[in-house]
Amino acid sequence: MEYYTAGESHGPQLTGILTGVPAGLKLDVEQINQVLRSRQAGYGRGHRQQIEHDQVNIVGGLRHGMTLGSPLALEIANRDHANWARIMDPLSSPNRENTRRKVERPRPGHADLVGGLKTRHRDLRNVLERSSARETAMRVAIGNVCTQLLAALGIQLVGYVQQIGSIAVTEPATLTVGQVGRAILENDLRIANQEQVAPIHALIDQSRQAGDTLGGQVRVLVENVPAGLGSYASAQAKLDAKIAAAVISVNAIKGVSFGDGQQLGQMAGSQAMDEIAYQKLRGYYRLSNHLGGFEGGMTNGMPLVINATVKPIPTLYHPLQTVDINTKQAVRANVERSDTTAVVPASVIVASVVAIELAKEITATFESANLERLREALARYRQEISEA
Ligand SMILES: Cc1cc2nc3c(=O)[nH]c(=O)nc-3n(C[C@H](O)[C@H](O)[C@H](O)COP(=O)(O)O)c2cc1C
Ligand SMILES: C=C(O[C@@H]1CC(C(=O)O)=C[C@@H](OP(=O)(O)O)[C@H]1O)C(=O)O
Repeated sequence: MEYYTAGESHGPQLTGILTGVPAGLKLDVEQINQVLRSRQAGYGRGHRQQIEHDQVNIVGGLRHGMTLGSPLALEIANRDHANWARIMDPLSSPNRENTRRKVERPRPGHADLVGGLKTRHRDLRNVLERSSARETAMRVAIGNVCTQLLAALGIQLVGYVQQIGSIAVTEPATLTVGQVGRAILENDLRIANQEQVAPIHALIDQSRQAGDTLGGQVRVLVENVPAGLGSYASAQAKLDAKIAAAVISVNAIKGVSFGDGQQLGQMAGSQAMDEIAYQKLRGYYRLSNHLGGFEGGMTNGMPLVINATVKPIPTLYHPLQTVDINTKQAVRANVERSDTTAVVPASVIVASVVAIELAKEITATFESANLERLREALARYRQEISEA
């Protein structure tokens, strides 16, 4: 399985190609659109999300709603392109508006400055259009195809928010995918504790009014993952490492950890390991899940617990100091219309890239040209390791 995305934030559309999806998966396109809506929603988003109504258009690899086993081709329109057509036309020559609206005051925290140095672009819009998190809409669509494949194999996952700015959400030590799924339906913060909605809204409002921004923490839970995905045998085959790379590739993600994460560094070994038990019906399992479902680069059969740190949005309405790339004078950074926080959409995006990595690993591990055959192979494997 492999995927690519293309498209600029204010260009005509985003385009995605996903190869390696088994033949015979009945795709629920409305579910893809629902997850696209979840990525757009979330308290703290800016005006752009009122313009966009993300909906996927599948133009290859699907017939009568069923995957063919051929590459899936996906499109999502950028409705905002209509407002940027003169600036972002893929073919016509630059016009007066392009000259007037060149980006030459790189924003700290963005790809603007270094992207321009690397590519020799003197209008930094040529960098920021692609480095924008707009691209993650397509990754979420591709991620939901993978989520539907995982669901067909009995594997469920959810992404949610655990912290925004200074407010950590108080929640039970262990939550299931089902419990989180129900809780996050009830608020626009994707948090599992409804009592903290009002204070977090107030914090976001305060930050927006101050021209500032917020980061936070998100978590992805995955259930019913078979033990033994990934490998201990070589660095490149370790599945926790592949997932960490995918999570870090999401815009604004600055940290990734598993299970109890950074706290593990302060715990005694006797508190941090997950003791092994066996029951005939259940097979091997653990008495706790401090390590978040990974040992030695492999899944161990416990739920996966993946944590990610989201940095605050870099564009500030009270802009930071930068340098004009022409005059080299100290100036205030360019201000692009912006979100106040992206922690809520980040929880959807991180879950999507985790789904992609798991689907890739499963299709690479088992015979996967056809969904039914993949299902049988996985069921045989689950049976074998439960009795071994
Ligand atoms: C869903 C989402 C929305 C974002 N919205 C904005 C935004 O409105 N303004 C902004 O400056 N950065 C925004 N970002 C963050 C930037 O895309 C990101 O910080 C930048 O591309 C640099 O990449 P890096 O933070 O991964 O180094 C957003 C990120 C995500 C995940
Ligand atoms: C477009 C999206 O997010 C954008 C991500 C983004 C950035 O710099 O990453 C900057 C903003 O772009 P704009 O200036 O067009 O409002 C966000 O709105 C999206 O998530 O769909």
